[in-house]
Amino acid sequence: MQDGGGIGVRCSGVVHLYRTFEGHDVVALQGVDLEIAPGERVAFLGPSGSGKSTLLALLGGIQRPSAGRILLGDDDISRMGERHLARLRARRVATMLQGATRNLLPYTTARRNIEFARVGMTAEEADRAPGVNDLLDRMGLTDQADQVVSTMSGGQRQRLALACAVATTPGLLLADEPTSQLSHADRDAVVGLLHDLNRDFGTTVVVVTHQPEVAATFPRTVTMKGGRVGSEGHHGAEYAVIGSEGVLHLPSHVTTQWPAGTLVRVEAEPRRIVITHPADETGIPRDGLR
Ligand SMILES: Nc1ncnc2c1ncn2[C@@H]1O[C@H](COP(=O)(O)OP(=O)(O)OP(=O)(O)O)[C@@H](O)[C@H]1O
Repeated sequence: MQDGGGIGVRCSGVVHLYRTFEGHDVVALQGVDLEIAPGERVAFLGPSGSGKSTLLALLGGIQRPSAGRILLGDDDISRMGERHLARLRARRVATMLQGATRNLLPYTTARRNIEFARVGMTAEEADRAPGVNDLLDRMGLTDQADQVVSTMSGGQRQRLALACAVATTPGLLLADEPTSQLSHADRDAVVGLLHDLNRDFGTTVVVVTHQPEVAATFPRTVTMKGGRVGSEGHHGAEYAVIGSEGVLHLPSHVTTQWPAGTLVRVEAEPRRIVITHPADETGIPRDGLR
């Protein structure tokens, strides 16, 4: 993988199972196919339990998929050795987990946390990256620079966690709910920094969010549904995604009108697929085949 610039992501047939204490398997992801171009900004949406956090953790190399492949650039992280993966996580891929404190050293200062995040950088990388004071300033934490993390507020910790994640100017930044439980001002500061990082360093940015106003600032949204990619939005327009075996998840406003089991006619034309309800043409009643 080349240093500098954004890292692209390619997932094919990604499946992930969790084994519970009782010995049952929970299927968190059941065949995710997804491509994210280098430098793209994407928000993952979807109901609770749909697999967003699991997918993010797999992209960050924090967990390994049970099956399928995940490529970051040209590197297959689903098969990568632990040492190589650890190096990637330290230098090129930053993951901000849900709950800011999990990303921070609580018994030392804000400044020390950012310095610690920069430890693995070469002198050349450190020159290119924003400095500690610059990061503190951008996150509105200059006055808290020498404050111990455990005494900081939730919003301050969240902003510091992001400053640490971006300190190495990663090629891929993955952030799970980076703006949850923040004031509007803190939320806007965090979202602004994510977009600035992309603009200034070409970083690919992927966030999980439940907040529509945060998702609206991202050019692309990917909505997870039952462990798969359900639908996508590009610049505000909604698209359905054809999954493996030709499965097509339709937007909820369509399924309200045409529920599961509805017979529809599908005609493939050169640049579009036309789906029509055949009731009027054939005389088949709308609910006759369910
Ligand atoms: N450690 C775990 N052990 C067992 N099951 C798990 C574990 N982590 C997640 N799951 C299950 O996997 C599925 C996907 O969970 P995941 O956290 O990825 O969803 P999510 O869309 O991020 O949800 P939320 O929006 O609530 O954070 C859920 O059914 C969840 O209960």
